[in-house]
Amino acid sequence: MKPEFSTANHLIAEMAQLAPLPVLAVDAENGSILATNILARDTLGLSAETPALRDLFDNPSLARQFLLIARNNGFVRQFEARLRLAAGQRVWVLLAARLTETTNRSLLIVTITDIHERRLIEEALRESETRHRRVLEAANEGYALFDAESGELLDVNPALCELLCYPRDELLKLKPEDVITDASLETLQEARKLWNTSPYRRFELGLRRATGEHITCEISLSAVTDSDGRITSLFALVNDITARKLNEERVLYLAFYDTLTALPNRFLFAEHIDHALKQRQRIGGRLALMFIDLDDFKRVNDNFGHDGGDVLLSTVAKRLVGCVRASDTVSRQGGDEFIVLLANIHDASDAEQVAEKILTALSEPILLPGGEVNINASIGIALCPDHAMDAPTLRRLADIAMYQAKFGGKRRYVCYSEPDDEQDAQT
Ligand SMILES: Nc1nc2c(ncn2[C@@H]2O[C@H](COP(=O)(O)OP(=O)(O)OP(=O)(O)O)[C@@H](O)[C@H]2O)c(=O)[nH]1
Repeated sequence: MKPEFSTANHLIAEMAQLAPLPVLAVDAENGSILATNILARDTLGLSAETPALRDLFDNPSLARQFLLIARNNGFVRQFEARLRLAAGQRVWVLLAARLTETTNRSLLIVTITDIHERRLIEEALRESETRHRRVLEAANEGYALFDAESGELLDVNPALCELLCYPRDELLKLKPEDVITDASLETLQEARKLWNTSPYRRFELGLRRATGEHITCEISLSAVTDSDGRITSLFALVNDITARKLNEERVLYLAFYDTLTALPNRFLFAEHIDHALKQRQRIGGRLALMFIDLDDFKRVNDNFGHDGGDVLLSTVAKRLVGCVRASDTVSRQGGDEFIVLLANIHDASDAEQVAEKILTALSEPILLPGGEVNINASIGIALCPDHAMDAPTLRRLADIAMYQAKFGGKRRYVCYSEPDDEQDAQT
């Protein structure tokens, strides 16, 4: 051996002592540990009783594998294994090795990097991911993960597949637009504009099932950010609220509409007249309130039964609607009483013309299950601003006029006039 070579060898051996990693010299054939640096001795707790690499490995068969790879390739770049320290502690490490030949044997120079903390964090992350996945797999709530930039679906859970009636692979091929109803596309665009700045939000969307059926869902959107805080993807929790919405609509309908005739009831009518009065105050003009009470309706019930009476009331409702403009309101106040609000008229004669029209429309025979019947009505008219400015007074005065029509012989209208005035009754 040249003197320079042995000096260099000596220097390298010294450097290995100073290296910030544990370094071992191992017999490549049998794995016995021939030399170590100080750090290896200290951190691995090596002693004379740890003569071979396999004694360090938690799983000795992995030690054999490691030696085999090193011998065959001449090096090992990264080999993850768990080592058993003298203190009994088990740590995850990354081994690297290089084969070197000396005169009488093949040596492996092995370095060891401690990756225990990183491994534990990775394992904890993996476990937490598995836990979350299991929760999402078992959840009744639909879940979708999608790319923040392209909107492409990245992941869905079985509940969402079931909700939208798609197999998972097919659903993952669709864009959000493919399952969102046309009416809800605007809501999606609005949400999209905001999700880079304030992604957490809750909103309702109409979704289309594979069967074509439309459902209403509540979406809770949250952002997934990368290490720079950039929003990379979004996840949506999807709840089917179709039944709840239908119920709410039904409750709302029952609160404001008459179920027999589908006309606005007295509560909705009160809102309509308030609105019309406010509008009149702003833009001027005149409006008329017509109180309509059917004549001798009780007889219809008596002769054709309550069901027959109901059919008649529905028919009357349709005929009344047919006599006015879309901007007017026809409402059923209860029993055989209806109120018509003419939102914008020039003078009393406009209201009188509509009253005539109603009397003519109602006088057409009505076919009931038990036979044909003729019905008439008495109508009282009050005008704003001529007779009153507020809804209760207008209603009261139209009611008075309607009773005048009844007492005047029925099947007529009366336009309200002050008590002293001559009554304007028409037959
Ligand atoms: N079929 C049916 N009848 C109803 C309903 N609500 C009230 N009624 C009946 O409507 C009738 C109303 O009669 P009234 O307005 O008091 O009297 P009328 O026979 O019309 O006589 P005049 O008003 O004096 O012309 C009563 O017999 C009520 O029982 C309903 O929803 N359906």
